Parts: sequence; structure tokens; C-alpha cells
Amino acid sequence: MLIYEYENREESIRMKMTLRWFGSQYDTVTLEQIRQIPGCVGVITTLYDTKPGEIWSREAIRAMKEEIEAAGLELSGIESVNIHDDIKIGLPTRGQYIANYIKTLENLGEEGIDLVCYNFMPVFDWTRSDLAKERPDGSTVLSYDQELVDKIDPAKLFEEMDANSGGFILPGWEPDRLARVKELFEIYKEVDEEKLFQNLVYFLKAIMPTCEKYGIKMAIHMDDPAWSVFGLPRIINNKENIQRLLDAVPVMNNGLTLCTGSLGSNPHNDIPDMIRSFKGRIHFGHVRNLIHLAPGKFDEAAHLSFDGSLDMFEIMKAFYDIGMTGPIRPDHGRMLWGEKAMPGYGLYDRALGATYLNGLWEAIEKSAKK
Ligand SMILES: O=C(O)[C@@H](O)[C@@H](O)[C@H](O)[C@H](O)CO
Ligand SMILES: [Fe+2]
Repeated sequence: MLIYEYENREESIRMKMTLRWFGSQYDTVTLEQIRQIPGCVGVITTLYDTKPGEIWSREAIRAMKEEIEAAGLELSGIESVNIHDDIKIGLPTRGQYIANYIKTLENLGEEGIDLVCYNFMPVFDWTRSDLAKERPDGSTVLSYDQELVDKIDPAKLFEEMDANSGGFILPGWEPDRLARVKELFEIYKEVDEEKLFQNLVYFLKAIMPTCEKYGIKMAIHMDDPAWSVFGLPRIINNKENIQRLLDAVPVMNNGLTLCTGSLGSNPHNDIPDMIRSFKGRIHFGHVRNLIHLAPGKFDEAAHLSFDGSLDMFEIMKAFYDIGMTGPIRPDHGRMLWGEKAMPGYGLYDRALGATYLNGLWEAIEKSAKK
């Protein structure tokens, strides 16, 4: 009977619970550990040692896939294939970098990978003012305070993030980005939101034929936080702007990584409503909670609704209602129980998060069928 029910479950429409994994060379968390998280079927990973603009070889992609499958998991998608700044800026050299990106997509497609998460934030990926802020229970979290960020020299931010990362290379803060940071700030002075948007559309139009050929879903990550930092343009931060992008390249393969923590940094974003209106275009979900402390100021939190400001039941219900079948992952977790790991990416709190989100899903699914 149990076996029958288990098999049956595969047929029900269901998101896939996954965990982000940085590869055995970089991650403190092992595939064996991930495999033991109840209901976790796959990992979202990347070739962490590649630089934006580089072609990913088929051999490296295959080796990564085989390692994950040998551990009994699925490679559910890539986060991220990063975009070279020359594409975001729209420099003449973008042609070569787009050609390289297309080659990487072909290689991923040939290896059967159909989901690619990326972001289009200039210079910096996500930004935080503290990577280990202590909560009353002794756990630590990533936090953001606009007043503190305003005091930081952007060129020094890299050094500070690096010094506070506990020796880990932070995703989006890889050292090679540092080398060009001052130069990039100069060049980005010419790039306003409209130009950045047009450069994104240009890039997407160029890669879409390849994505359609291989069935690759491109899933842009929301800007984090959801407003301009250091005067750099931000375009993927609210319902209107995101809808504009979906309409500008109106094919399924141009889709979203709906990140609740990034959108949720702005309390005006109604996340369940956004999930419902972007139905069919959300290919990947990042689900996490945060606490709004003041405008422009937030701490990350446990996934549980009442630990933070977001209603995780309503968020998971919206995913359920749109018939989400793609991967969902708990996003950043707290650091707890003495774990030493990449900030936001320890095992324990993300495992708790996955379990909680799976529990919400089960409850939503069963009540819907009653
Ligand atoms: O998920 C997040 O919020 C971050 O860890 C980002 O680094 C994210 O992976 C990128 O913005 C996606 O390209
Ligand atoms: Fe995210």
C-alpha cells in the first residue's frame, strides 16, 4: 500500500523541492546530506569556478551531472550562468560574450539541462550590510540597512564582504569581479534603467532561438534588494517592471526565478499576487522569509511565517494555485547549531526550511482535495 501511494505521488502535480549546492570543492554541505532531507529530490548548482563570459564545456557539465546523479539526486537546474557586464552595459564586445553564452546553453541543452537562473544586476549581485547579525536566539542572519550601506564606499564593499565571509567565496561576490569594480562604476554612469532594460531584451532575443531549440527555461532572479543601490539601475524589482520584461520577449522560455526574499525586501510588493499574475512564466522559486525593521532595513529570518514579515502559507498557496511544477528551494537560511558554512547557505536551517515548505505544500494540497 505504501509503495502504491509513493508511486502515485509522482503523478500528482507537485513542485520539486531542491537545495542549492556549490559543488564538492566549494560547499561544506554534501550531496549525501542533501539526499537525506525529506522530500528533497534535486540540487540547483553551477560550475562555481567559471567566470562570466566563459564557455562551459560539455565535459565539465557532464561530470557535474554524473556526480549528482550518482548521489541519488537530480540536477534540477543551474544557478547561475552569470552574465558578463559588457552585455549588461551594451558594449560592442557583447556580441562575443553572447555567442559564448549561447555555446554554454547549447552544451547545457545537449546534457539535458533545461533550467538556467541568472540575474541582470550591474556590478554587484545581492548586497547586504551584515553577513552574520545575531538574532535573540543566538543564530546569525544576513541583514541589510540602507543607512549603513550609504556609508560604504562601493569599491570597498568587496573587501568587506570578503573579510566577513568566513573564508568562503560568496556567490555573486567572486574575487575576479573586484578587479574591475572602479572601472565598472564609471562605465555604468552611462547606463540608466531604460538602457539596462533594452540591453536585457537584446540579450534575451539573441538567446531565445537556442533556448527554444533545447527547451531551456531562462529564469531571471529578482534584484536584491528591490531598489537601487549605489545609484546603479534596478529593473527586476516590482510587478510592473517584471511584467514589462515578460511582455517584451513574450515566450515561455523567458521566465522568472521568483525570489520571495528579494521581492519581499520592499513591503509594497504583494508576492502572492505577483505569483498568480506571472503564472506560466515562473520556472523556479526561491522561498525565504525576512523581517522588515524600517524602510530600507531588514533582517533575514527563519522560513516560518511567524518568525518574519512574509506569509509563507499564502506564498506556497499561490505556487500551488498556479500549478507550479518546477523546482523550489529554500533560500538563505540562518546559521545555527555552531555550523560553519557560507553565509546563508548552511545545511541546518535550509533543511528545516525545506521541511517546513514541504509541510505547507502537503497541507495545502490535501485541503484543496477535500
Ligand atoms: O538567491 C539569492 O538570493 C542569491 O544567492 C543570488 O546570488 C542569486 O543566486 C543570483 O542573484 C542569481 O543569479
Ligand atoms: Fe533568491
